[in-house]
Amino acid sequence: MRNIVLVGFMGAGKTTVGKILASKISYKLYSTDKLIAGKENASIASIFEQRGERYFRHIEHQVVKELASKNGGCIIDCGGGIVENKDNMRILKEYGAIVWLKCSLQDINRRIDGEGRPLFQQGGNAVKELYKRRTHLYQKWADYTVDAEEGPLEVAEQILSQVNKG
Ligand SMILES: Nc1ncnc2c1ncn2[C@@H]1O[C@H](COP(=O)(O)OP(=O)(O)OP(=O)(O)O)[C@@H](O)[C@H]1O
Ligand SMILES: O=C(O)C1=C[C@@H](O)[C@@H](O)[C@H](O)C1
Ligand SMILES: [Mg+2]
Repeated sequence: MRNIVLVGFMGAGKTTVGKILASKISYKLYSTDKLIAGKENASIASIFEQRGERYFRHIEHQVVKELASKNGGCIIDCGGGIVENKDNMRILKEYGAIVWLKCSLQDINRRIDGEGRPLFQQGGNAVKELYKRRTHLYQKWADYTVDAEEGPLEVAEQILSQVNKG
């Protein structure tokens, strides 16, 4: 009973689908963003604003290390930038199936406006560049890839069917 680790770009639906999965199967749900916010007693946006991205990544890595003790039976909803640190991915992959929720930037733009997501509010080509660079990383680490442009229920079904096939 490996963990199910959800990765993908901001707005791909990891948090939404994580909740659906948790209600479908008796796995415990952890969200790295929620754990970070709880640890710091602050919103993600204010951590970025007050302490900067470097500090945020440091806390994110602490949270991943703490999750290393969860060696099965959990759904882990990751922040979009979890792949920025390869040690995060090594830890998560040890006990988990990495599932990439793959979604076009066009769909993501339709879904979110960046509120509460500081890196999505950058101007110019920054988001496009980030998306391009991260796509390679998600692809590299994924054990399974699902089409996250379908509705959340369908995405959850795809994940269960792929993971159960092995
Ligand atoms: N499959 C889907 N189809 C349509 N809309 C969706 C889908 N999944 C999520 N959404 C909507 O897109 C928005 C972002 O979803 P969500 O917060 O789950 O993304 P996320 O991957 O967790 O993002 P982040 O990396 O920033 O935490 C929400 O408004 C949600 O309702
Ligand atoms: O893609 C990212 O780097 C981020 C995604 C969010 O889930 C949060 O973890 C934060 O806004 C950073
Ligand atoms: Mg999320």
